[in-house]
Amino acid sequence: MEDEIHEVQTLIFPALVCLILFLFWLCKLPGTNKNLPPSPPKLPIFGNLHQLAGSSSSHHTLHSLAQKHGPLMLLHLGSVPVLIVSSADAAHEIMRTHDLTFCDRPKYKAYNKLLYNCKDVSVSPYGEYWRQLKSIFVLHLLTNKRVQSFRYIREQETTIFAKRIVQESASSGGGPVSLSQMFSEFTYDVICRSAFGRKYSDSENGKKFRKLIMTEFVDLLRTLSIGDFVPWLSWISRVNGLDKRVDKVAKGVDDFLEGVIQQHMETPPKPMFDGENFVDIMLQFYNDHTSGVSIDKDIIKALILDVLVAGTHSTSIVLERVMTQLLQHPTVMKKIRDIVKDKHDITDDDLEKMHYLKAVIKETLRYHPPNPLLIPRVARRDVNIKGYNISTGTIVMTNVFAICRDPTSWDEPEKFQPERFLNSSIDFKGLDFELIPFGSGRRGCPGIAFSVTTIEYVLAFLLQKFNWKLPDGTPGHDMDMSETLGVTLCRVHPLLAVPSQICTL
Ligand code: HEM
Repeated sequence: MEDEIHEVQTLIFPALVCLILFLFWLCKLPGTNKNLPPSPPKLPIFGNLHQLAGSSSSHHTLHSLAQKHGPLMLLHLGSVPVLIVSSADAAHEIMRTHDLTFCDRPKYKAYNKLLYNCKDVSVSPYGEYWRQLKSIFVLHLLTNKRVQSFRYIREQETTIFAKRIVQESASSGGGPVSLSQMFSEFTYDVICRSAFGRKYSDSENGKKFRKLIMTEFVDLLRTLSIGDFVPWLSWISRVNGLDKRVDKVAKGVDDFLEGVIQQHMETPPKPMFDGENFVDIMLQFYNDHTSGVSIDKDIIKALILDVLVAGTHSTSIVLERVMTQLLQHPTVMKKIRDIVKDKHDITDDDLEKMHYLKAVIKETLRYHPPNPLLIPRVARRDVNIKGYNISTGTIVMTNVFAICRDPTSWDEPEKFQPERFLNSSIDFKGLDFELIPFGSGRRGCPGIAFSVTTIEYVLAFLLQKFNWKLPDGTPGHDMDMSETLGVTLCRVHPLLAVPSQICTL
């Protein structure tokens, strides 16, 4: 008997030592001994994918989760750690204090096909290539001086837009017009003329292309492919047809862009306003190998896509959202109309003084940020944020929607109140982290001046020339506000409104 006890003891002892060593080794495994941000429960293999994938309101889901787990919350999309940032203070840490650490973008498989191996500005990796491209982009298209030089285009296109409103309303016997559709066409035309020196909406091909970009292309950019997060399941995108859709859309886009470039190569560049247009300038870099900037055709195409996708879609969504708010708040609409009604021509100086219009636009960007999760970033190195260890490769999503509804930053955040901005210095240019619809820091949006100038002008014009109401006197609170999240957030049902012309165009 004693022998048996002794035998058991000799077995238990090494087993215990092994167990202790194993636990010790486990603690040493990367990630297990770290002070990580709080996380909600996750599923095996998929992690928290179900909380983000395919949902049109992931920003709402993430907002609720953050209320439980805090402004820095760690999710797992499959095996990839994703940090969700939900307060102004935490966003400041990421995009100001540690901007250099978080200035990369995630690389998703679909981007390689849709965005020419990430050769564009918005998703290319941080580094010399991105720096060079972004400065060319800004210098030749988006500086304040360039934006001012496009004034003539904004004015012409706004008048054409207003004439279309009159025609379409007349053809339906004074009925409603689809503002969503018209805003999208208007911004497409303004951007194409400013960047490419011509409109593409006049041809059937150009119309098809706009539709392809605004719907399918944008939709694919936001579709999470499971293989990006659980690599051994990447075959699913082949089976469910996602890969085929990406190939088809990428080909459709490339065919059109090849035509655009050919057209520019065959037609001698026409100087416009105070210089050539953006595509012609890109072609000069392409042809001139001594300039020190090496630009190939794919880069030009990728940049055109940045202009169209980043520029057109977001700008038209903001216009749609402002008009939605004005139709829901007729007293706010009247206040703007009282300001614009006596102006003869609306000049840049007039716009500069229209503080209430600016407040309405800011409040709309706060209330409905068009990119509620911004564009994701990636940590380039291990870093400690507010006591939490964040490892290299962690994706960062900033929930601007949650930040803009945070009661510690905003009084009555659920109310649409433009007046809150009248005596406030808070702006959306990336310095006030409670309002960052355009992001901030190195990867912040370079198109703020371009889009805001366009938005201000067209709104002032449309409110000067027309009275607007909802179809059949629908009260504002009955409007269908369902939204769908692409790269930006847009309405599921187009915005319809009835115009009545109040002065000549
Ligand atoms: C209301 C209109 C717009 C909104 C709400 C918007 C919003 C944004 C946001 C949230 C980002 C990501 C910022 C970050 O990561 O910190 C971004 C990036 C970008 N936007 Fe905009 N944008 C708008 C208009 C434009 C326009 C008109 C253009 C150009 C014609 C443009 C070009 C870009 C580019 C190229 C980037 C990528 C910058 C980089 O990664 O370095 N955007 N935009």
